[in-house]
Amino acid sequence: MTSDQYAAATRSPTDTDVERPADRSTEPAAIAVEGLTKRFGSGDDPVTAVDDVSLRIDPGSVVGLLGPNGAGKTTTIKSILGMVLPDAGTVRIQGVDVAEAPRQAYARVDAMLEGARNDYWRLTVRENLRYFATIGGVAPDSVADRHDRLLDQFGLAEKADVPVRNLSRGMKQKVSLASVLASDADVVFLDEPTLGLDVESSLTLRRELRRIVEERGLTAVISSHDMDVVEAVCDRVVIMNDGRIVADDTVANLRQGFETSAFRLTSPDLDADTLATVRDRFDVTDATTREGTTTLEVATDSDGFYELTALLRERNVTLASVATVEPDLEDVFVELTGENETGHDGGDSR
Ligand SMILES: Nc1ncnc2c1ncn2[C@@H]1O[C@H](COP(=O)(O)OP(=O)(O)OP(=O)(O)O)[C@@H](O)[C@H]1O
Repeated sequence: MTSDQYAAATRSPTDTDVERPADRSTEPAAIAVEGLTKRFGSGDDPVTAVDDVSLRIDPGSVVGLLGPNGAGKTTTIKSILGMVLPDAGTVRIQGVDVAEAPRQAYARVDAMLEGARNDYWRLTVRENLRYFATIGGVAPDSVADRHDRLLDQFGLAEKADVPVRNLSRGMKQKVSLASVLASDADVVFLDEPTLGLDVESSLTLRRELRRIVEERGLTAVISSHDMDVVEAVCDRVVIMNDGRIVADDTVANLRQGFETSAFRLTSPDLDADTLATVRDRFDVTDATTREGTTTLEVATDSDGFYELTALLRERNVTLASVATVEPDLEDVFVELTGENETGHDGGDSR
């Protein structure tokens, strides 16, 4: 399915208010972007990093921003945050135009870009957390409990009095995350928050983020190449490619927009000759035999599936189980952007 077909088959990118609680319908959008465009360079080879992007994010929602390298995610986020000056378009945060009243617009916004933020390496972990609370306009003592809780959750309690420069990169990142999550911000941007995090910390991040969203109605935009995190925490996913939005919907709707086109069969007696015939006639995406059971994954439509089962019946192959393979977010992403999500090389932000 192409992105155009997808767009036709599902909702339009701006039609995002469905399923929102009624009491929120009159609130201004947490983030409203209209016609955002940003070009880099000039002359023969300008790059349109963001191409007429419009987006409305409701308060209390967690939105995943996905796209292959160079899709325009970071430029979109930096334009929303006022770190990049767009060539066209408007950005409003909680109803306030960032070009007209930047201080007011960004007063309740916090961000962690490129997997970390500029912690002060000579200060201890706790001093950093207190420092960022202060510059965020919060009395540090009033959020000390949050800091303790987050340090504990991220396994950093023992490091609270250690200078940040003596921590590993992953630990530094956890300090950055703790300081964003402990802030009183209404809107947070997390760019590659799980980059370099161990599995347990990644799970902690998911749990803490969902808890804060439920308790405080936080709005979060998460740019990530980590599909599992996006699937786990995001209500909605925006996929960008070549500076444009190619899909904007819930994970469930995105999956539904892509018909199942693969089947998984298991058999205790699939012989090599039949397997070779199946491989000749069908698109076998996986075939593994373990402890006498062969698992076969075949990409085909339902007609192809009936042909396949007829062939197996002819050859007296027993089928132990048959299941459809549901597309996951990764499949949707690959279909829309033509790219595989690989790891992000990221690099240290310093
Ligand atoms: N400061 C800059 N000067 C020139 N071109 C830039 C600049 N920043 C970004 N670009 C270009 O704009 C396009 C979008 O880049 P951007 O960093 O927004 O993509 P991205 O989706 O965040 O990618 P990644 O997943 O690799 O972080 C790319 O072609 C990039 O090379």
